[in-house]
Amino acid sequence: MSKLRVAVLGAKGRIGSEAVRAVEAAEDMELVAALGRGDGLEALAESGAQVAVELTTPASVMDNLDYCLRHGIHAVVGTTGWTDERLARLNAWLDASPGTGVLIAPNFSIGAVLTMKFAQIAAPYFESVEVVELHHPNKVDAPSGTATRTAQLIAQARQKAGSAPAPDATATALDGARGANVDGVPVHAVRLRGLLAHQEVLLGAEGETLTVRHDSLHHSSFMPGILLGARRVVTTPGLTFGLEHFLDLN
Ligand SMILES: NC(=O)c1ccc[n+]([C@@H]2O[C@H](COP(=O)([O-])OP(=O)(O)OC[C@H]3O[C@@H](n4cnc5c(N)ncnc54)[C@H](O)[C@@H]3O)[C@@H](O)[C@H]2O)c1
Ligand SMILES: O=C(O)C1=N[C@H](C(=O)O)CCC1
Repeated sequence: MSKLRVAVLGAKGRIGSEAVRAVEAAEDMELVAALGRGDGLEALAESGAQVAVELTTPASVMDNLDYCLRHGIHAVVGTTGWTDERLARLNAWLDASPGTGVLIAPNFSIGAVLTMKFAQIAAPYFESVEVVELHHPNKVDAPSGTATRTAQLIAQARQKAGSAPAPDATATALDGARGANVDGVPVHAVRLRGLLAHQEVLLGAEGETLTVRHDSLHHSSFMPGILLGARRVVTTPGLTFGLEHFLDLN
C-alpha cells in the first residue's frame, strides 16, 4: 500500500517539530516536506504532498491554506486565530477546490476534545460556568483557540436548553478582571513559565461545583490527533471544524 505523503508547515516550531517526528515515525506516512518561515511554498506541490499539516502562526495560516487549496492539497490545521471572517474566506476557497478537505482542530489532544464534550453536556445543568485556560508564556494569542471553542460550545448548549444567563452581581471591575466574554461565557487566560496547555471548566449550582480539567504535559499529547486528522482528511472533502467529528463523538 502506498504511503500518505505529508508535509509539515511550521516544522521548526514547538508543535511542528514534534509533528515532523511523529509523521516520520508513522509507518503509513512519508514526510515529503518540512517547511519553516521563509521557505517557498512551491516545495509543497513539487514534493507531491497530499496533506499539509499547518502549525505556524495566525499571521501565516491564511496564505498557506490559500496555496494548499489552489493546488488541491488537503490540510490539517492546528494554528489558532479563527474568526467568522476567516472561516468564510476559507469556505470560499474550498468551494473553488471541490474534493479537497481541511480539518481545523482547536485542540488535537483526546483529553481536551473530551473536556469540551463533557463541558457541553454539563453546561445546561449548572447556573454558572466559566473557563480558565493556562498556557506557557510564549503563546502569542489569548484566549486559546481551545478555550474560545469550549466557550462557544457551552453557549450553544445553554442556548439550546433555554438556560438563563449566569448570575453575576459585579457592578464595578478593573478592565479584564472578569475575563473575556465569549458568547456570554467568561474566559480567563493565565500565562505561566513551566506550563504547556491546560484548561479548567468551572461549573456551579446551589451547594455544588463541578470542575472539568485537562492538562497537556507534553506536545506528544497532540500527535495521535494530528495523525488521525491526516488519515481522515483525505477522504473528507470540505471543512471539518473539530477533531470530535473524526472521533465519532457527535
Ligand atoms: N490545535 C492544537 O492542538 C495545537 C497544539 C499546540 C499548538 N497549537 C497552535 O499551533 C500554532 C503554533 O504553536 P507553537 O507553540 O508551535 O508556535 P511556535 O512559535 O513554536 O511555532 C510556529 C512556527 O511556525 C513558523 N512559521 C511562521 N510562519 C511560517 C510560514 N509562513 N511557513 C512556515 N513556517 C512558519 C515559525 O517560524 C515557528 O517556527 C499556534 O497557533 C498554537 O496555538 C495548536
Ligand atoms: O501551545 C499552544 O499555543 C496551544 N495552542 C492551542 C490553543 O490555543 O488552544 C492548543 C493548546 C496548545
